[in-house]
Amino acid sequence: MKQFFGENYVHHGEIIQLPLDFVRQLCLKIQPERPECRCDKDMDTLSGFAMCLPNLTRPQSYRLAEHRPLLCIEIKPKCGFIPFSSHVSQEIKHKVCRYCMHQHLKVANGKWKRPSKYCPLDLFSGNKQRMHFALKSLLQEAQNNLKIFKNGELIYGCKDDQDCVSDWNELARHLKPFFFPSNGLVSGPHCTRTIVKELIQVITMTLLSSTDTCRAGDMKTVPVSQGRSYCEASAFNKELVRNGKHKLESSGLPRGCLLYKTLQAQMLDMLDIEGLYPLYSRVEQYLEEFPEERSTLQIDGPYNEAFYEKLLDLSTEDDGTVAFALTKVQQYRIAMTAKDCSIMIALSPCLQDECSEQRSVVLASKSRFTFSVSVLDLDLKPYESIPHQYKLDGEIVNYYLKNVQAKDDPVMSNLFKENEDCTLVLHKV
Ligand SMILES: O=P(O)(O)O[C@@H]1[C@@H](OP(=O)(O)O)[C@H](OP(=O)(O)O)[C@H](O)[C@H](OP(=O)(O)O)[C@H]1OP(=O)(O)O
Ligand SMILES: Nc1ncnc2c1ncn2[C@@H]1O[C@H](COP(=O)(O)OP(=O)(O)OP(=O)(O)O)[C@@H](O)[C@H]1O
Repeated sequence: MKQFFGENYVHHGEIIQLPLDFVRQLCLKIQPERPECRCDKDMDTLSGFAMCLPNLTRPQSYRLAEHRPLLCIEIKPKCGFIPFSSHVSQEIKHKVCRYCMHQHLKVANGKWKRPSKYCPLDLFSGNKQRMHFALKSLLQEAQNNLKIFKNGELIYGCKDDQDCVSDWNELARHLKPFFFPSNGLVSGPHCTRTIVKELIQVITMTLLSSTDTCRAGDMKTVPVSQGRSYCEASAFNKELVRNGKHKLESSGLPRGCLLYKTLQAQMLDMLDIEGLYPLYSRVEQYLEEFPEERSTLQIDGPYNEAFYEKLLDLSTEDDGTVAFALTKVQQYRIAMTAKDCSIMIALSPCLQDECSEQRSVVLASKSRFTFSVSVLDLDLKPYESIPHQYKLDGEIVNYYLKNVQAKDDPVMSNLFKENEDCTLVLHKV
């Protein structure tokens, strides 16, 4: 993933060996703490190996004194583009992004109590106003897309699905020493809003900062202009339309920033799951006939140079071969991973004379921070999850069409009310 996201943003960690008894005890200790929905996953307690990662709630790449106050914002931005593939069968997928559609299904399933106004297309737009709106929406309804840590401890966000902390006054109390270190007591809604605004401003600047280059930067990239640059369901977009403005600005992202790289990796999903699924089936069919080929095809790795080389072919012309199908499947797995990763923005206050040239520094109104931006949770999504993706995509879209779009459209709404198994009637015109 370093090839796509860049050396500085990715921390691959180290494989370390642990005593089996320690791992067993650890597993027992954390199990009751895990949210119920994640209990279907087990920790590997038998291999005796673990992955040791740096603590990404601390700024990386230079040493900080131990006592330094630390602030970290974790964002899981999700998919930042609307599918542009001609394989998409439902027009709605070209208008409303997957995150916004999925919100309705998640609320209906009880995963979250309320829908969020966050839309990934606003965050990935590179337009400051849209980014501010997206970040404010994340702060209003964090779900599993936003967490804030102070000195490594979670102070804002969801500990589990039921327990979401979203008290802005409490957040402002935590943040005040970072943003207004020598400025009286914080109180009142005005102060809270000022501090939250400062936070949003700093997050925006760090997200747009370019601190790395990567190999895939030389690769012919997917044009960011493909597809629509805004989502019709975004609350920001709806507000503009209400005010009679129809042109949504998308300033574009600086090429070196992590959001740009994340979006590029996400856009390796060029065919959409609808175009990809038949190719997955082609690979499956081949493997049924030649199961011994699984390792040669590098389905489960190794994810080495040869694997990376095969990912560089961005053509979408299907020549009917297994090789073509496999390349698209592997590119899709990279894209899926990039659609589900998290960005860690670590900040630590610094004084003016401490800010040497090697350090990345971001300025707030009354303070300055050294910072680093990293990406987390980059283990490649499994080949086996593709059928699940296909099924889920259908469920998300169908739920949206039936329960959200149909309600906005009175004709459709009555049709659904009258008959659950809807029949399409074609009239001569
Ligand atoms: O499919 P999605 O978009 O719901 O993403 C899943 C995430 O749900 P989210 O939408 O972010 O609330 C889901 O997040 P939660 O565990 O619900 O916080 C996982 O990250 C899941 O990945 P994996 O199967 O555990 O490797 C994610 O599944 P993948 O699609 O990445 O496999
Ligand atoms: N290196 C790190 N530094 C700081 N925090 C981390 C680090 N790695 C993980 N975390 C925290 O732990 C959370 C879960 O990590 P991650 O998403 O990698 O786990 P996972 O593999 O999805 O877990 P699961 O076992 O539930 O599948 C992250 O969202 C982040 O808040």
